[in-house]
Amino acid sequence: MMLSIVDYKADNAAEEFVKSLHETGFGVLKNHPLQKDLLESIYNNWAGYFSSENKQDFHFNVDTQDGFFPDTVSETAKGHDKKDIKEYYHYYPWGQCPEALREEVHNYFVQANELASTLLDWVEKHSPADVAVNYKAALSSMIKDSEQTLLRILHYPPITGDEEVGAIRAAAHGDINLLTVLPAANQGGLQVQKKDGSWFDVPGDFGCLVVNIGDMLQEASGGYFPSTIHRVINPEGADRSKSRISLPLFLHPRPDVVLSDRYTAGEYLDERLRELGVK
Ligand SMILES: O=C(O)CCC(=O)C(=O)O
Ligand SMILES: [Fe+2]
Repeated sequence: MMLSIVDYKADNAAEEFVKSLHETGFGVLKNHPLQKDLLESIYNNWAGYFSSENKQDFHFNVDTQDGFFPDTVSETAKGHDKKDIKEYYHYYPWGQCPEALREEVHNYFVQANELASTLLDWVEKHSPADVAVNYKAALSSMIKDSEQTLLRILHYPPITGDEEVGAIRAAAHGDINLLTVLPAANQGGLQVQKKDGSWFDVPGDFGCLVVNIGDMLQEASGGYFPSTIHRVINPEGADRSKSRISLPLFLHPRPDVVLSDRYTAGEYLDERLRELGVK
């Protein structure tokens, strides 16, 4: 398994990127158009949010899933029995958000959605004909005007030693959605599982962009694009005392979008959220 870093501006970027998605479920981009200083500012401002007491004022709505998910309710990955060591905020443009943070996070949301649309066009263009024929609509059209796409601002607190034995920052899981756009975080720890079950570190300095296939695109492509299992491991040494912030954008189709002969996007999402215990 190889995970090379693709230059977004290179002539063969689309081809190389889609090849990586097919072979590994992941693609890493450098020289992409998302603004580094905007990301840095979001990381700083949300670190402030997570360390403030009033974060509880934005407690998530169970029905609509927007807002703050404290560590007491944050996910237990499918097939695991220990909660992840994390708390997070789900930002949707229509959802609750601290007003002082809304503008910049929305700005990022729009930029990242535009980029995702381009990347889905790349995926479509470089899908083999026998795979593309099964797409029920153009891939980029599936996320257009979707109210389900969500930006997750994740905070993994410092490791104190009081954590449940065996718990890690994010247990092994696949993402539910179509595609995930994930800027390299302010700390390492993200790992991808190889076919033989072993793990390797996702490369990328701050400024690189990690993109991965979710279960919905695996479903829509009949498995040609694999939704690869990944996890976030706990830091060692001096890094244990540091928070990690990351910012995955989960591209979700509108609920009425037909993914395959088996599922619409809405049916698929409901089933998975119930399994996660958050719905
Ligand atoms: O924090 C990360 O780097 C990855 C997070 C992740 O995989 C997720 O929230 O689904
Ligand atoms: Fe994930």
